Amino acid sequence: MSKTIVALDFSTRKEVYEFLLKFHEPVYVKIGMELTYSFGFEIVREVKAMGHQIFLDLKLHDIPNTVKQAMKNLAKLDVDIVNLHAAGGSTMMKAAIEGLKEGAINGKRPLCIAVTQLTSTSQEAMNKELLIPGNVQDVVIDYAKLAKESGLDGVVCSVHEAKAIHEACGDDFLTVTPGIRLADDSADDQKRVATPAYAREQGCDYIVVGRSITKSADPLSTYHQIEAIMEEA
Ligand SMILES: O=C(O)c1cc(=O)[nH]c(=O)n1[C@@H]1O[C@H](COP(=O)(O)O)[C@@H](O)[C@H]1O
Repeated sequence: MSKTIVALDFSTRKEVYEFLLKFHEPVYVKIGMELTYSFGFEIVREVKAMGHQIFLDLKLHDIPNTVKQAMKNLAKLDVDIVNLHAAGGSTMMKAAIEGLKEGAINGKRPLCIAVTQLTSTSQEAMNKELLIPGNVQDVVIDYAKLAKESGLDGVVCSVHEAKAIHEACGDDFLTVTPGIRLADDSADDQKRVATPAYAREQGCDYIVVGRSITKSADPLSTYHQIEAIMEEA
């Protein structure tokens, strides 16, 4: 099973299909706000019909009832993973799971994971702008515990917190880690970055990779290079 989720952050349908046609097997992809807000859920259905697994990344954060009803609708898309912001609190997260259960197709709901602190958030920004005191790792672990208590299946976090989250929440609690860069890549807007090799060492369940693959001169070979690193014993 693939441990690499490729972020399809493209602005046109043409780019999405040209990219996916390079692959000769189903891949795990992430469809986020950029594609959904351009093409609606049609793009989700189309990519699913091509046989790919889908993490639908819309990062819900609203009052519990709104999130519940929204999740009910997302479950009907029969995607594999959906997400929300843990900052919405435990009542919102519990409501999300209720909604997913109500909308589940054939009794199987999508996995639901909580964004703890975005990988583009630095320690300094968390303290000074978000006004959350303390160490970013401790805050992420506390959010992960809250997500687990609320019935979620895992979290989105940076590689640097994954090991401690597994220690606190158990190995079955998923750690999905963006902010992945190859050694020579620029960090761009990401702050808490790490290489695929370090992600494997830290026991991350999945890595989310966008630009390192999609902007590579040879995306297919970069994908296989990253997958090979993730599969190493
Ligand atoms: O939920 C996410 O997927 C996510 C959470 C987070 O904390 N950081 C983060 O980068 N992401 C997403 O992961 C992808 C990372 O893209 P690259 O920085 O290009 O590899 C983007 O689609 C982000 O929206």
